[in-house]
Amino acid sequence: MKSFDELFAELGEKAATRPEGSDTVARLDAGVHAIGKKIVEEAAEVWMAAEYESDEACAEEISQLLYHLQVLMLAKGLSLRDVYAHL
Ligand SMILES: N=c1c2ncn([C@@H]3O[C@H](COP(=O)(O)OP(=O)(O)OP(=O)(O)O)[C@@H](O)[C@H]3O)c2ncn1[C@@H]1O[C@H](COP(=O)(O)O)[C@@H](O)[C@H]1O
Repeated sequence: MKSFDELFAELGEKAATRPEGSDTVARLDAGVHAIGKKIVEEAAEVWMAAEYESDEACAEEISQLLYHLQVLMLAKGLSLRDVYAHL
């Protein structure tokens, strides 16, 4: 298990070191447009899971949405601080 901040640190490291086989690197290379589409897709999956699936399935979809949001943050050069400033 990892926290939101720990995942963001891990993804930042992947973006910097670009290890082979990293899904994150491939998504970053695909660009903001592709990442944005994935976020919309994952958001819809969260919604559907919340209405029609188990709490566990919903939690998993939420985790995937958070992951893709973090990928977008990295693609845009946004830090956790940039986002937390608005919470
Ligand atoms: N937490 C995640 C994570 N959540 C979601 N995803 C990606 O999002 C996908 C989920 O979307 P879908 O359910 O739509 O699956 P899909 O249809 O196969 O998605 P596509 O590949 O077609 O876009 C997963 O298959 C992963 O590709 C994640 N990919 C990676 N991580 C974590 O990120 C870290 C770095 O991963 P790598 O960059 O792959 O090393 C590791 O700790 C991973 O556990």
